[in-house]
Amino acid sequence: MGTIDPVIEIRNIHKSFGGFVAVDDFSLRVEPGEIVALLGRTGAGKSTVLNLVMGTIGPDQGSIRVAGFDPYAQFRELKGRIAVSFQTDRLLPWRTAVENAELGLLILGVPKAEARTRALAWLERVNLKGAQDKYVHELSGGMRQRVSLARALAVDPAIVFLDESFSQLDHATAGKLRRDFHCIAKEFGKTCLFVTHRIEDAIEIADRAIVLNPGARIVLTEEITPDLRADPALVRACHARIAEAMGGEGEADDEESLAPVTAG
Ligand SMILES: Nc1ncnc2c1ncn2[C@@H]1O[C@H](COP(=O)(O)OP(=O)(O)OP(=O)(O)O)[C@@H](O)[C@H]1O
Repeated sequence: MGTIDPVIEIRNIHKSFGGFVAVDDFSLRVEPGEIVALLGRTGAGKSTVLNLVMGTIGPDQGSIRVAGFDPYAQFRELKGRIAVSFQTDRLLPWRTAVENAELGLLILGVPKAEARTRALAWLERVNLKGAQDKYVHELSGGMRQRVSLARALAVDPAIVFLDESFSQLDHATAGKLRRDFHCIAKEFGKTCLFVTHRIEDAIEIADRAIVLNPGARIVLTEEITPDLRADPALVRACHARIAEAMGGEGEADDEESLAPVTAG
């Protein structure tokens, strides 16, 4: 301990749009294999922080290191090291499930036969065995998001960013996918940073949940341990603390979503 560099290190970043301060002195370290959730009400600055860490925009002040690189200035160095999963699946409708899942590998120059083998293995890992030849319109929303995850994970990224990846799914589908994602991320030691407005996403997936107020100011940090996750009373208390820090947003809208997580 102490000798391992964090995978993501953000130091005192600021970002304004015109005169509007979206991120005001935000710092965060994410350790190898750690899963961190960023929560906050609409406009808190979650997506801006994620865009800064992904290198799609640069900070006005401060520094960001992702796997040792500046994600904005050294964007190309992160190719293949990071993967992103979005709110919508962003699959190509004219390709089958496996043709979508292998896309990232083909872009990285992996030979076709190897890409196919790896994509099929990942489809199986995300519980889509047998669906490999289906086109996007033949898949349910949950299945599409699984193909999207298989595509992201197939390139074997060290770091996975998720931007509201479970938000468009119904509670039962989202819950199953969250639990599967948590197990896969832990099994393969992925370092994850994700943005969500759903408290259940954070409690079921993350090791650490961070609540942001406008300006991306950190108002609450919750450590989420397997013991907490398995205890309904602790889950409810944690949920209540996060909801309060979010000013009442992000409340669960059914009992099922607060069920303890036993998988993994
Ligand atoms: N490109 C931009 N130009 C101007 N203002 C922006 C831009 N991007 C973000 N903002 C502003 O910065 C603030 C933070 O936005 P951001 O999208 O990061 O919040 P968020 O927490 O992700 O919100 P949401 O949950 O609604 O996605 C908002 O007030 C937003 O209007």
